[in-house]
Amino acid sequence: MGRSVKDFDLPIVYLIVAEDRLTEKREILDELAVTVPLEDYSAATTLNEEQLAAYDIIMDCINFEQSVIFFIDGPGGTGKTY
Ligand SMILES: Nc1ncnc2c1ncn2[C@@H]1O[C@H](COP(=O)(O)OP(=O)(O)OP(=O)(O)O)[C@@H](O)[C@H]1O
Repeated sequence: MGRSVKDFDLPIVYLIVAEDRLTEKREILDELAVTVPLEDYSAATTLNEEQLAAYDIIMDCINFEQSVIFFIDGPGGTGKTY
């Protein structure tokens, strides 16, 4: 009892957060801070039929702010990660 976090030799973390985002979880803030490579924005145009079907469903949920968990299953090398 009575010890401060400053008593430990921890790195100082500075995080500038917009006021309307103060209540968001750190994991969400970390994801929002990721810089998306330009080519990733056009990657949707290269998806095959099955990937596009999954992509459209996922993007609809994102755009309509629905909380959904997706489980994508398939044999190795069939393009799940792509
Ligand atoms: N639509 C696509 N256009 C071009 N290349 C693709 C496409 N989909 C997948 N690929 C390529 O096919 C290969 C396998 O894809 P990916 O790694 O996404 O498969 P995976 O199902 O995630 O594999 P694993 O289950 O083994 O991790 C990768 O080299 C990927 O770049």
